[in-house]
Amino acid sequence: MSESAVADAALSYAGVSVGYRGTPVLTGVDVIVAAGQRLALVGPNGAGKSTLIKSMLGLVPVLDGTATVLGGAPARARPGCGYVAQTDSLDGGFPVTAAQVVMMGRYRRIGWWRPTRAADRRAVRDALDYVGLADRAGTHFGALSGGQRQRVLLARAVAAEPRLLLLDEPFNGVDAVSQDAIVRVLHELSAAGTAVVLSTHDLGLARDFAHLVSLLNGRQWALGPPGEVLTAQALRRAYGGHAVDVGDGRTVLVEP
Ligand SMILES: Nc1ncnc2c1ncn2[C@@H]1O[C@H](COP(=O)(O)OP(=O)(O)OP(=O)(O)O)[C@@H](O)[C@H]1O
Repeated sequence: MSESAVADAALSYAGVSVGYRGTPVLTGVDVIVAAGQRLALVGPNGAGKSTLIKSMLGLVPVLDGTATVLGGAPARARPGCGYVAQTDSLDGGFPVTAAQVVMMGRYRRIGWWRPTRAADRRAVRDALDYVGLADRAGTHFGALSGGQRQRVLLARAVAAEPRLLLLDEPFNGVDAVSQDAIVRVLHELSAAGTAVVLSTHDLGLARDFAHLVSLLNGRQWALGPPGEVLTAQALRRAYGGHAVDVGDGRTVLVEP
């Protein structure tokens, strides 16, 4: 890929290692995600998926290689990124409504000390509408179901109008209807130019969802279109002896 394509990419990693306290947990990550592309990160427990996503926000250091996010260093790209964490620190007992949670996504744009404007309130309404929860705007966040909360957190990320959306296992505890609703939103966002990076254990979902799949386990074992990466041979190498969710509610054990 040309230098200008790399500069224009939402995400460009070349020979990247990431880890904690100077010790890598994931090495050899090479990936370029263009605007509007959808990348799925797959691999067994402890493969390094969450760590890689956190590195894209500058929350975990890049120990080796070159990482460029939205044209600059990862930490500097944070205002242009939306992030839905695997376990959100937002306390369900904290007295906020769904709309107030989504408004949090706007504060990075407007500054938390400034009053919200009509455009912000409209963006919040639109984002809740987008995830099919317009009628729950005034509902206490803690009174929503797990799947509805997940959709509110997605709406919070959407309200920030990110150029790069990062989702760490967004379908945990989410029913099939909510999952379909989220997938539909992600397709619409990427069609409008947002780059999407998603980690998942569901290989069927990765196959159907992604333009590109990165197969991880301590290092990047493969990168490419789903049909090229999600092969029995590649999975056997990367997963050796682990249970693999192949989608459609089926889990298989990949022998070493
Ligand atoms: N804060 C931390 N400090 C030190 N090591 C960590 C920390 N967080 C994660 N690790 C280690 O990094 C490795 C990768 O963990 P990570 O959470 O990125 O994997 P994952 O692919 O997201 O796993 P899962 O599918 O179980 O969520 C694991 O060995 C884990 O123990």
